[in-house]
Amino acid sequence: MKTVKSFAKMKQNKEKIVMMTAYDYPSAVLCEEAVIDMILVGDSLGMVVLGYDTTIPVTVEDMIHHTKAVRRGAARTFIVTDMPYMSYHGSLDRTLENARRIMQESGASAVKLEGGSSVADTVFRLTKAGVPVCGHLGLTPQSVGVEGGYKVHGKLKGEAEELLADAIALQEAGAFAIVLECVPRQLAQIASETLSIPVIGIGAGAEADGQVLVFHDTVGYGNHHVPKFVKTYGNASAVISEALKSYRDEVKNGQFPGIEQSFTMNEEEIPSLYGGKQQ
Ligand SMILES: Nc1nc(=O)c2c([nH]1)NC[C@@H]1CN(c3ccc(C(=O)N[C@@H](CCC(=O)O)C(=O)O)cc3)CN21
Ligand SMILES: CC(C)C(=O)C(=O)O
Ligand SMILES: [Mg+2]
Repeated sequence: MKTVKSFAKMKQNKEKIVMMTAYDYPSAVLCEEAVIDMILVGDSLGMVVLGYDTTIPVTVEDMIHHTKAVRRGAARTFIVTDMPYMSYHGSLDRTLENARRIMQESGASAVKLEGGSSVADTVFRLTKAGVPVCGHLGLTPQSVGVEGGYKVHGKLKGEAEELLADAIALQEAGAFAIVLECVPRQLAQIASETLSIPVIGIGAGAEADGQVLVFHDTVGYGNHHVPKFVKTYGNASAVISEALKSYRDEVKNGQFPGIEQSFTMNEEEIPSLYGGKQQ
């Protein structure tokens, strides 16, 4: 199993880190088979699996439920689980308890939380308690209500400098990696060169130390809006849709089930037709 040390070494050796989200048993099995370096059980599951408009409604319970399934499917892969909306902003006790549950009950290897300097102290306390923490800067979807939408972050010098300061604060607080979402590629390059910990980009260009994408976006599954930074490598929806239509047609026209999908008993065991008294 890879560890936080493996990811630090990969950065040193300039080997790209491949992260992919997964939310259930079969997707986790496929990720492990594909030798994905690190699985993210993202709170994006609220959008792509549960059908919410944002990640705001996702709960700690949801994250644990899905991480358990992912862990069963990927026993040997490093799993990062998102701490959901407001689960790390109350008292330190409550934050630690939520992280404890995610680690102990679901088998996550680490947690991820959104924000910079404002959560640096939280990152420090979690790390000191023995919880590996991944940061998340740039577009932070849990702040969609405050921001008023999803947009590219750090396009102006002031914003870019603030983001770099936040990244350094997270690194100093003990984060083992940082996800950088929806920022200009030049800023991601500077962040990757400045930080000693890996920077994993999503919509952040090719210079980051690694990449992460949402499973459903990557394989083409679902009818949700796909952000501009996504490259879709398959058409899972079309494959599934074809299968469902064929199934429907074959039931309607009697082709399914065939003799191969049926069980047969010996002639002499077949009862005479029901209807009258059978004695
Ligand atoms: N399916 C899915 N993929 C994701 O990458 C993803 C989620 N869901 N949910 C959680 C967050 C939210 N993310 C998002 C959502 C929307 C945009 C978006 O609409 N971006 C605009 C660009 C905006 C601009 O140009 O300023 C786009 O057109 O892609 C970006 C990231 C990324 N994450
Ligand atoms: C988009 C990634 C980085 C994420 O946080 C998620 O999938 O929830
Ligand atoms: Mg997330």
